[in-house]
Amino acid sequence: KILLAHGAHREGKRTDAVMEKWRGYGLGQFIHWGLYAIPGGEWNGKQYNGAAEWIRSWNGIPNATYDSLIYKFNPTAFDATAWAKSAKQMGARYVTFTTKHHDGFCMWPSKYSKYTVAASPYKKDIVKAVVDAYDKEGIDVILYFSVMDWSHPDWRYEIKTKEDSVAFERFKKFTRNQLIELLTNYPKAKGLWFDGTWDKSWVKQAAFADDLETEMRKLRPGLIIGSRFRADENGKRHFDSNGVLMGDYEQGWERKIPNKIEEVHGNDWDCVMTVPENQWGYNKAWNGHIKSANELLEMTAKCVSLGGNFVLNFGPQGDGAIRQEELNLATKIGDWMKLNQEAIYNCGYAGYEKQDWGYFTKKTGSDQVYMVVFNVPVSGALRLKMPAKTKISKAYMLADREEKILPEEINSNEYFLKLKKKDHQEPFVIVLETGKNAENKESIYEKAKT
Ligand SMILES: COc1ccc([C@H]2[C@H](O)[C@H](O)[C@H](C)N2C)cc1
Repeated sequence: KILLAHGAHREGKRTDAVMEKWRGYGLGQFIHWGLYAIPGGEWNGKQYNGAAEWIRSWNGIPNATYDSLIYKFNPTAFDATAWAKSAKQMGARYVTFTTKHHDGFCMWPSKYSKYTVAASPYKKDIVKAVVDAYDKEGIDVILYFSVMDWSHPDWRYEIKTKEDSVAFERFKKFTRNQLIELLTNYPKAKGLWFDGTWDKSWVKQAAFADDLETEMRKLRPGLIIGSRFRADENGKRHFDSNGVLMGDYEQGWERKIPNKIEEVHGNDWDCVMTVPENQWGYNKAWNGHIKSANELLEMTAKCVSLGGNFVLNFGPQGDGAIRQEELNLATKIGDWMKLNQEAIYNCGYAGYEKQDWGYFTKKTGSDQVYMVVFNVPVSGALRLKMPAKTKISKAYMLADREEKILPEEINSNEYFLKLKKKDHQEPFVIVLETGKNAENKESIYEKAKT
């Protein structure tokens, strides 16, 4: 082990109640909303083919022109309660909301910046409205905060000169002030989701960021901060120089999902996912592949089956309304979750090998195992491989507990589950009540002699 002053301060999962709850969320919502929603990925009739929330970095719109969008920000259709109710019916149990993205525009009336909602025609505190509305729906709030701040005169990508260093010291004070302000203004927030922390300037601030993380955790006990906030003194991010995760959960799964349990290294994690291939802020033209509800449900089940959470991104329009395509997805996902949430909430890795029909999840603290089925074979019988010494005492459809399924043993620890209905149009869940096999039960199947 390398001796580190600013590496991970804890190894392994947090065991406190706040993190236990986080671990069981299963499904969350991300919301990217800010000035970038006004242009929506295009300007002067030209399309920006990057991510819409990055349009300020495009040479198709001068920075000053982008920054003057503040005078156009008056989202008359913004209704935080409507957003929260839509998230509730979808089955999201936490929401991550952009307080300040890379452009530096603050969705709260920060005392430390002129570039905030307070200086827009809208005037009101959007972060407060979101925190209060989601809290009222029983959905926990995580505040997204970009350290990188393109509109701040003291922001630097790297520190090259004395002047850079003096400016960046001011920037560090500004960043700390805003974070303490967020934690003080919105005490109901359960965590902070940091972004914009990959540039050399910030990566060099191991000691400052480490002290700031300690200060924030002291100010807000139980605060959840992921692996994206800070680097260790050797510039290592997410995992320190000893390969130990920094922060409370791994935040590297952005638009990607692990395929096997070894990839998550025994850590908590969540995957943040866009509906198009790579648009977080509102983009008028959703080009390329738009994920369907069933695709998103499969991603949710896959994340939970590997001990993580799935966080689906919404990009409200400049007027504050959520686009119909996203509302439709929320409704379809919610309809499925209402029937099958038992296999998602407070579930995790079952420890069984992955099989073709779909994903195993296991209720935390119990032997209850669920099969979240996406692929029914043409035979209509699911081939089920169980670990040795694990027997199935009961199997039934979650959506209709009366519909029992009798496993036909076809080999040692291998069964066919014959389904009554073969033409399922939706993913469905089979509940497996399992138990330990009687130790001395002789298997009736001859082990192959090879
Ligand atoms: C350079 O590649 C990036 C950089 C930042 C991002 C930002 C997106 O704007 C969005 O906020 C996402 C959560 N974040 C990682 C995405 C890809």
